[in-house]
Amino acid sequence: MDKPLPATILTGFFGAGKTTLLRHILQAEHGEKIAVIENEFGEVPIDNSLLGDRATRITTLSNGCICCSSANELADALLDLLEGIDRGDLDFTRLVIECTGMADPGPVIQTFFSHPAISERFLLDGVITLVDAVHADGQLNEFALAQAQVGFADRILLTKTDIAGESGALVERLQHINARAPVYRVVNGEVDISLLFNVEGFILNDRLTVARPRFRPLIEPQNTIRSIVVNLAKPLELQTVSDVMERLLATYADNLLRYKGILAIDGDSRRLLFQGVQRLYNADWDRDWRDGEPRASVLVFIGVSLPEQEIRDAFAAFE
Ligand SMILES: Nc1nc2c(ncn2[C@@H]2O[C@H](COP(=O)(O)OP(=O)(O)OP(=O)(O)O)[C@@H](O)[C@H]2O)c(=O)[nH]1
Repeated sequence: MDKPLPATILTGFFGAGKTTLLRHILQAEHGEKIAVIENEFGEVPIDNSLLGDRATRITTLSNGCICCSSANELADALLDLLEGIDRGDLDFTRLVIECTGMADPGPVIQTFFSHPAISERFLLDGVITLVDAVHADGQLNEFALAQAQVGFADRILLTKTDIAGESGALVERLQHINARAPVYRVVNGEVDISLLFNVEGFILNDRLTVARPRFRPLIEPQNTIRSIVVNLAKPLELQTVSDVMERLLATYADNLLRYKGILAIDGDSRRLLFQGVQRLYNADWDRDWRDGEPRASVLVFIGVSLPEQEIRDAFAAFE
C-alpha cells in the first residue's frame, strides 16, 4: 500500500488571503506535486486562472459550499482524484483544499475520517486558517463561523499586517480562541512553506503547543469559541480519563471542536497522546517519560460555550 497522500485544508473568512497564499504555495520550490480542490461559492471559478498552471489538477466544486449541502461533493472529488491516480492519469504528492470564506471546517475534516477509501488513502495533515488583520475583529464579533475557523486551526496565519500593523491584541484574541495553534504573520502569502506542510495536526504526536495569553479580556463574550487548558500534576488512571471523556462527549460533543492532550498515566512509563475532533477521538502510547521530566498532563479543549467548570472539576477530582 502506498503512503497516504497528505492533505492540507486552507480556511479563513472572505478575503483573508487564501488564494494569495495558495498561489505562493504553488510557485514555491518544495519538490511537491500539488493537486488543488477549490470551492467557489456559486461563482465562476476565477481563482483557477489566478493560480496558473502549477497545480497538477484543479478540481472546482461549484455547487455551493463544501461544508454543508454538498459534503458529498467533496467526497466525490477526493474519490475522483484517487481514481485518476489508479488509472495512471494523475500523479501528485499532496492535496490542498481551499474552502470558501463561509465554510465550516468541521464537516470538511470529517470527510477525511468518515469514508473508508478516503481515510485510508489520504492523511489529513493540517488545517491552516488565515485571518485578515484588518477585518478580523469585526468578523469574529459578528460570525461564530469565523471563530470556528480559528478554533479548528493547526496553524493560524495573520495576513495584512502590512496595513493593520503588529495587531498584538488580535493575536491575544486568537490565542484565547485557540491556545494550540501558533500564529504567524504573513504578508501577501509570503510564508516559509515548511510551516504549512507536515503539520501532523491529526496524527498523534507530542507537538502540543499551548499559547499563554498575557492578559484576558475583562468581559467574557458569551457563546463564543475559546480554549481551556487543563494542567494536571499527578498521573491519572486510564479508565478514569476515558470515563470523563465519554461523559463530556455524551453531552458536549457538538461544543468541542478540537481537543488534544499529553497524559501521564498511573503505572505506565509511557506518555499517552490523545486528540479528537468533535465525536471522533483516538489515543496512543508514545515514548517513555524521560528521567527528570515531570509526569504532568496537559489537555487543551477548543470549543463553543465549553462547560469550563465541569471540565475542570471532572479532572480536578483526580488531583
Ligand atoms: N495588503 C495586503 N493585501 C493582501 C494580503 N494578503 C492578501 N491580500 C489581498 O487581499 C485580497 C483578498 O485576497 P484573496 O487571496 O483573494 O483572499 P481569499 O481568502 O481567497 O478570498 P475569498 O476567495 O473571497 O474567500 C486580494 O486583493 C489580495 O491581494 C496581505 O498580506 N496584505
